[in-house]
Amino acid sequence: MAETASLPLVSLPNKMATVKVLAESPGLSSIPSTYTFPKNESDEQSSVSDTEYDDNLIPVIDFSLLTSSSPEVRSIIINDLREACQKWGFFKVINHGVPEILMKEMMEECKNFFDLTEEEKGEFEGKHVLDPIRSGTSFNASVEKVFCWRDFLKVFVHPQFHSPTKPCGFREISEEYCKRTREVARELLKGISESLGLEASYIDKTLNLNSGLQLLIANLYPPCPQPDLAMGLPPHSDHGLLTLLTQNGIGGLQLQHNSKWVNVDAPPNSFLVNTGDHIEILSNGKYKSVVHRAIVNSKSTRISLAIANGPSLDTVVCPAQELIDNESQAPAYKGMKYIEYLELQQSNRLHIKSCLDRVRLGNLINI
Ligand SMILES: O=C(O)CCC(=O)C(=O)O
Ligand SMILES: [Fe+2]
Repeated sequence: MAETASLPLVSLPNKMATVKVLAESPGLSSIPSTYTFPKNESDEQSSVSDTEYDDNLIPVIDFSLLTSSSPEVRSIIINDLREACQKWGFFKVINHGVPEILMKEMMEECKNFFDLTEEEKGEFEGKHVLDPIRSGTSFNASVEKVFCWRDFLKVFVHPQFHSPTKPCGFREISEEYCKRTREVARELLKGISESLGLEASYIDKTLNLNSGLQLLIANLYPPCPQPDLAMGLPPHSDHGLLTLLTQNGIGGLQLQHNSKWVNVDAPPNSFLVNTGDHIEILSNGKYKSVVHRAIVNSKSTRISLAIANGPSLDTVVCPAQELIDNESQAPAYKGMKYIEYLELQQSNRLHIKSCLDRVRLGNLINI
């Protein structure tokens, strides 16, 4: 593990302290140099854009219209999805039908998890990136030179449901929450299939979503004394198809759009939805996965909850045949089993679209 000597260690030997422990150390007024992100890496030549102006332009999808029996209404909402995926790779979903109380309870359980003692969380440490329950800090501390100002819990919740045994309400609430968000994601993916000119069930069937991978990722970003130097999560795209994100009322998510960083606001009870690399691969690049990052602040603890929905792990995903003709639209990505892609992304440093670049045709790096 890289350079942990100057960081506080919890009572578990050789274990890197969580950011929560670090942030709570008395009198902390500056961050260890191992948390200082090089400016060029966090900025990527993008300036932060005017918040209100750009956030107002982010598409809002009224989910209730997606299930309308009127073909006219459906065609309007499919067009909205097409435009959102083409222009942004990101949209906000309202009227999705997941009960507000369930969303609140789920967020509360995430907070309760992070409030467990370090020893209790240590039980769920997880050694391998594909372990079904993994609690830890940064992204992948064993390969990183600079650590993220972030602690996390990652749980595989589908096709097999897993849950940490603590806190005591976590299992029941997360099982229901994941089931409901999976339904929303599958419905959105039907709309996205149609928006690509494919049958509504195309993605569902081709990528075997009955046994699709779903991951619950809870992120904790404690207050940081030097927020401009640190990074919650560096610029990256997500590996799956669609990620549904909520937060505890504290902002920090930024999207890269037209070479600018856009601060994202969340309407109450909405999901912030981003397209992942497997939408880009399947659509043969018609829809690009969106690059995003999480910044931190000096005042409030931020918790975000990302539910990542992907193909089934043993599916080889390649561009949809229907979107390829070998002359003008040659396949732009090579096929890869989703489990291999996931392992590749999670075992490396999180860095923009470096994983997707490995399957881009014409740009192949040996793997
Ligand atoms: O915390 C956020 O807003 C972003 C989280 C994220 O991008 C992720 O978990 O992949
Ligand atoms: Fe992400």
